[in-house]
Amino acid sequence: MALKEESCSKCFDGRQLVYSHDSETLKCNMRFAVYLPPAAESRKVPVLYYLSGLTCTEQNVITKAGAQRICAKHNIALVCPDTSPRGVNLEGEDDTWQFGTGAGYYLNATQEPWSKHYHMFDYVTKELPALVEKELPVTATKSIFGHSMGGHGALICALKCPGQYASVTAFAPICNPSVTPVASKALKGYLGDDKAAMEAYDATCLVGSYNGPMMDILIDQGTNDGFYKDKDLEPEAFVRAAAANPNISVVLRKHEGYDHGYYFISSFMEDHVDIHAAALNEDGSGAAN
Ligand SMILES: N[C@@H](CCC(=O)N[C@@H](CSC=O)C(=O)NCC(=O)O)C(=O)O
Repeated sequence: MALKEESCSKCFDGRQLVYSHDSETLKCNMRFAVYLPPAAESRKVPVLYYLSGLTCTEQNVITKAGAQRICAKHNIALVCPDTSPRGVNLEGEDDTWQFGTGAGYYLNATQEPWSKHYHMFDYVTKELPALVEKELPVTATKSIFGHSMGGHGALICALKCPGQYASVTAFAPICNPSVTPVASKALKGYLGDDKAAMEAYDATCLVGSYNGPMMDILIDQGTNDGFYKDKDLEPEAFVRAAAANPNISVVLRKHEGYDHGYYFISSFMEDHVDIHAAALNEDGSGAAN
């Protein structure tokens, strides 16, 4: 087996696992978490991918978000990758939490030295799903969501891979990273000072020209979120850009008083997983109840 089991804990009659593996795409050893619901003991179930935000590992969401109970209820698996290559020892990689380690932005870097390892887009859309589908009791039916940098990662994965995901939602996503303050610095570092290259990984720039299957996107945003107040997220820009595309519908919910953290995410996790379960179970392959 290409996967090494790092931990396994019984959880809501299913199993919360962490695996490590050698990634060909990233050229390093990576960890990811997977929650396997009770039904996965006897049949294949569909998969929901969760992409985390800046500074996270695979641990943040599995310990703080309360998603396992809801995935068990619907009998869907939850796969949670890490947020950047690990242990590759590039110069400057750990200088700031906004770039490098823990800040891979789910893109394929073109600039040296990042281009050798920082190919998180290919990792989360190709290598990891292929591995998970080969080694674990899951079907090829998948959906995706995430938070902040990872909420944006989910949006670009769905927009750039039409038809690959049954549904996409996001918590407080960084929506317009080619122009917003924190993210644009990172995108420049990975992609060079090249507007077109940055826009190719910017959900607000991509959403107008998406021409895949109809996508209904839920975005939840707290009004007391420091990143939102600092204009690092700009969900309204995404909503405006999406309005021109008949294949996209966006619901942006603003929640009074919620901040950017996992208390916010856990408060609305059930709404997101319910949406994904409905989309994933449409073909009956994961139907639990
Ligand atoms: N100032 C913090 C910033 C890190 C942070 O807030 N990270 C968020 C995601 S932000 C956008 O991608 C997060 O999810 N943190 C992990 C958590 O468990 O809350 C710092 O210096 O660390």
